[in-house]
Amino acid sequence: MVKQISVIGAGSWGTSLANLLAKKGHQVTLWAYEADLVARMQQTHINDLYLPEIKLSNNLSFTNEIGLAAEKEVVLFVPPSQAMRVVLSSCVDHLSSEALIISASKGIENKTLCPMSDIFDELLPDGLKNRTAYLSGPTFAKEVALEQPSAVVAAAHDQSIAQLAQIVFNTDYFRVYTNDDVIGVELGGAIKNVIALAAGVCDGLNYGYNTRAALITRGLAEMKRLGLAMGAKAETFAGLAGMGDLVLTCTGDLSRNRTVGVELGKGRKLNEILSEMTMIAEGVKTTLSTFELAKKIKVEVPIVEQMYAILYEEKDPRQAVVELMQRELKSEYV
Ligand SMILES: NC(=O)C1=CN([C@@H]2O[C@H](COP(=O)(O)OP(=O)(O)OC[C@H]3O[C@@H](n4cnc5c(N)ncnc54)[C@H](O)[C@@H]3O)[C@@H](O)[C@H]2O)C=CC1
Ligand SMILES: O=C(CO)COP(=O)(O)O
Repeated sequence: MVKQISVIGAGSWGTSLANLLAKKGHQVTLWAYEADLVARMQQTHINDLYLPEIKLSNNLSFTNEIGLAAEKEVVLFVPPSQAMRVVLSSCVDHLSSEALIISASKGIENKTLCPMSDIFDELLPDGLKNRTAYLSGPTFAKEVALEQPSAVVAAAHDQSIAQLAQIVFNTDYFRVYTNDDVIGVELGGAIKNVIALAAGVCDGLNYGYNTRAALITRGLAEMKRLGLAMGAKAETFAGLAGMGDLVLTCTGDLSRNRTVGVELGKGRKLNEILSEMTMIAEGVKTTLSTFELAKKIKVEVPIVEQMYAILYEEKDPRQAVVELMQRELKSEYV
């Protein structure tokens, strides 16, 4: 089943997924925000900004005309989450009423506290609202591009849509499970980036494996607590988009979020760290959204709160750890 597919967003993940789909035999067009990058990719078949190590499939074409790109059977959106609203808005009038619409971005919008699924619900015409799926899980773009065995979930309210996404993306090295918990999958993918920043902070402070394991486990408890309050299923947080992605991002050296945390833990300033990065660390802005969201719905998220204070109030990371350790004693399950 060959599909005409567009991938909107040529960062490392969009490029890696576009390459996977093209190698699978689909007809794939990759839209990049940067016009000069499109010109270079057309010549070299290398994304020198975001995935430089990988020679891309000859089956892949490139554009920076977003309207044309949106007119395909399958449209996969992978911009940074804070840009999703603008990017999707410029595509809406061009989408086919039969299209399969997928998001692979991980984040919560700052100004509205919306996960990506709420933005899609708000902006898509009625006929397309139920044709959306959300792809998430433990996947570093580079490892997928190198065909290392990986597993993800495709979440949708309508399971026939999740199954369609499963068929479109699944390969012998990229295993796709269906899932019906859209909000759980989205919150897992977004909030694990906040916890990965915190895990990096602990590593930057030279704390060891005990600290990391405690942070991951209590971070998962916060993700689940917030998720349950938002209507997610508990088991999603034990799955690929929950614990799976959390473990990957909190332990993997390829994580941009964890790397930012390490530098903060070493005492460097956020602005200085971000100014040296070409790529995005979604957790920085998702920390702000998660902090506000938790406050709004009155859910306790102590690690997120300390991460917020480190990022936005210049709190000393060592003091943040002290305060987490000295919180009121309680049962593990509360
Ligand atoms: N890189 C990875 O391993 C994975 C990334 N993701 C998610 O995919 C999404 C995209 O991240 P990456 O591909 O890693 O990006 P990246 O960090 O590799 O590249 C940055 C991207 O942002 C785009 N960009 C910058 N300003 C923009 C604007 N104003 N409007 C539209 N696009 C703009 C750039 O063109 C580029 O595509 C994020 O939500 C990320 O969390 C999810 C799974 C894996
Ligand atoms: O989402 C990811 C892996 O699943 C990528 O993590 P980073 O954005 O921290 O690199």
